[in-house]
Amino acid sequence: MSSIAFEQVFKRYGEVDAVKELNLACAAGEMLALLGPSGCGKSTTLKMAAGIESVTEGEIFFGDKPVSRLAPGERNIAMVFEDYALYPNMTVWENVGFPLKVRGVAGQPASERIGEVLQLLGLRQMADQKVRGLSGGAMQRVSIGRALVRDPEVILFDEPLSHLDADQKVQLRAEIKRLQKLRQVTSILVTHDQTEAIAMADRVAVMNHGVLQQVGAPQDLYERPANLFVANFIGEPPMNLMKAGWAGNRIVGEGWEVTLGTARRARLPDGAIVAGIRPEHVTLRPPDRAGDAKGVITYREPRGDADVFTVALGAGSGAGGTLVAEIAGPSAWRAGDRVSLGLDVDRLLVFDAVSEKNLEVAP
Ligand SMILES: Nc1ncnc2c1ncn2[C@@H]1O[C@H](COP(=O)(O)OP(=O)(O)OP(=O)(O)O)[C@@H](O)[C@H]1O
Repeated sequence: MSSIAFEQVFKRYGEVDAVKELNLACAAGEMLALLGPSGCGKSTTLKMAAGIESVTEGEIFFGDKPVSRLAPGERNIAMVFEDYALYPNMTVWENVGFPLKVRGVAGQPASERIGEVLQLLGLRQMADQKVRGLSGGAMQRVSIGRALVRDPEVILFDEPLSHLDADQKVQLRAEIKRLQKLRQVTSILVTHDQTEAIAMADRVAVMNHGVLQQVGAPQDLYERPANLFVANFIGEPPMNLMKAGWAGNRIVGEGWEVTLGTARRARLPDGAIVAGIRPEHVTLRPPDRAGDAKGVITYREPRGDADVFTVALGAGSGAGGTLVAEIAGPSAWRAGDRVSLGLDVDRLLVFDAVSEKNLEVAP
């Protein structure tokens, strides 16, 4: 299996910079997710790896080999598309075997290989069924089988689960991950769904406006987002992001403040900041207890295992902003309750208000 590397890659469509100065590597055997909102350049990046789109500038490597000028057929890749791209009138067996057929692999070697892949995907029983009429989940399994059948160097997944219902998504997510690990096939997954990226990928590359924002293990992105975009994009409910300033060792915002340890404060520059805190790192206490802020619950959203509260800061004076708190549920708090809020200062992130960078994450 080979690694994939994008080196100084640009893609322009006329005036539009779809991908800007991309430097990104996917290790051999790794699954890397490209995650970002619509229009961020993730599909264009995948298409350049596939050879469906040309590279405007820069180079893509599979292992040591530059591939930018190779046709898709010369790259030994397989693709799995969101709309499956199967032949509806052919059987499951014929669809999975199709890539072998076009390469002239026939007879027993082909049968053995197709049989093995069908077995791997739990498709043996359906081998003789026409693809038309299968469920979305089964169709996508067939297209994964078709991708695996000839042991490609790289599999590129383009939003593979977006047409499936919730149950099938969860099942197939686990299935793709199991097969990818079993086969150790280098894979890139394009998705706009963070749950999917986090569940399936070893590392996630977050893009916005054609620019790579951060790449790292899912936990890394969650705990140490490099900038405000990643902080806001990763996590549900989203991180609280609040404008603030310094007063000595204290960070002071609208209707809240926290005190940092001296050593940590000393490592941070002065200037306007944005503080970030995840809803699960905010606690609610009775209003007479000490806290980092006072407020009134304006909304309670029960989520089964947790309750999500929106709290207006400033105890109804209208002075503060709002904070979202996620409390293991079911909890006794209700809309209208006055509360004292605790912010876990060790989990609070500090971003530069101008550059929007996390001041404690190395660039
Ligand atoms: N063939 C094209 N011609 C002109 N502009 C294009 C073309 N393909 C993509 N773009 C533009 O390039 C930018 C990146 O598009 P891209 O499809 O890669 O984003 P994306 O993150 O995959 O979004 P989506 O999930 O909506 O497909 C967008 O501004 C898009 O409008």
